[in-house]
Amino acid sequence: MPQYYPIFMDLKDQSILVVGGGNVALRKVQTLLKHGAVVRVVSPEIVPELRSLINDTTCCWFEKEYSSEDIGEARLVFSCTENEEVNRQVSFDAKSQYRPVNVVDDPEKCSFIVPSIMEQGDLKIAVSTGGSSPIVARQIRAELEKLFGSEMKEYLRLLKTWRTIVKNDLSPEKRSVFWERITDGEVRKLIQENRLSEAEGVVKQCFQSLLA
Ligand SMILES: C[C@@]1(CC(=O)O)c2cc3[nH]c(cc4nc(cc5[nH]c(cc(n2)[C@H]1CCC(=O)O)[C@@](C)(CC(=O)O)[C@@H]5CCC(=O)O)C(CC(=O)O)=C4CCC(=O)O)c(CCC(=O)O)c3CC(=O)O
Ligand SMILES: NC(=O)C1=CN([C@@H]2O[C@H](COP(=O)(O)OP(=O)(O)OC[C@H]3O[C@@H](n4cnc5c(N)ncnc54)[C@H](O)[C@@H]3O)[C@@H](O)[C@H]2O)C=CC1
Repeated sequence: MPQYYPIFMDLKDQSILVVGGGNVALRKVQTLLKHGAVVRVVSPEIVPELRSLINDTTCCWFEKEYSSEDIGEARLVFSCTENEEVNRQVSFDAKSQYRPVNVVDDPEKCSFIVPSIMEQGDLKIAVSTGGSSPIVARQIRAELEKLFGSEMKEYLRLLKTWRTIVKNDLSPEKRSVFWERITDGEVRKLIQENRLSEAEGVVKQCFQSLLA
């Protein structure tokens, strides 16, 4: 089995091809649109929920069977049909043009696989079982959702606002003392309890004590 290398990729305005229009294609398209991609769906038929995502700018539908020219400019290719022959052809065409390809019926035909994703503000956790059990990937995602709640959004927002200040005003040694202190649990817990100004106070006080 391949040792898949995980990366977080910027898909904003990138052209992506999705072949097939069933529920699996729908799931892939939903995630792609959420990440700013421009999606072309090629399929003779599509399910109603996918049809409702079709528009003139970010998601268009070509009502036809797949042919090799459909690869076009696509940066990533997804083959989501139930037809093994078609999936094999899409995989072959994409790989011959050095485009990363995901094929839903068989990890062997993939150059990448899609993880289960949880997010909370800037926190994004992608879970993979390397294709061994997608359902376990989904279950682990659900466990992570319990572990990291909505406080993470505010917590990371607060830490982000301090990054430039700390980089400019504290020496590298003091910086690491600062980050260790404000990520030791207290600030996150205060935010969890909706005590945001107290959380900000702890950060400010820690910063000022290190300035001296
Ligand atoms: C290899 C991979 C390729 C890829 O799609 O990238 C792949 C392949 C296959 N999935 C199959 C089945 C199911 N897939 C899901 C769900 C998800 N599958 C996803 C990813 C992946 N699925 C990649 C590996 C991920 C990894 O494990 O690292 C998720 C994470 C992401 C997403 O798709 O968006 C998403 C969960 C999202 C979430 O909820 O968080 C469910 C459960 C459900 O629907 O609830 C079932 C039914 C139960 C079951 O069979 O386990 C089958 C058998 C088909 C058959 O038997 O006919 C194959 C083909 C095969 O394994 O040969
Ligand atoms: N990777 C994953 O997460 C999962 C993968 N699967 C696999 O994915 C396959 C697809 O699942 P569903 O979406 O539920 O199937 P589905 O049968 O609902 O959809 C298949 C789609 O492919 C289209 N299609 C068929 N021939 C085509 C062609 N020549 N060119 C373009 N489009 C074509 C059909 O019009 C249809 O829209 C299943 O056969 C199964 O093996 C199933 C569950 C999860």
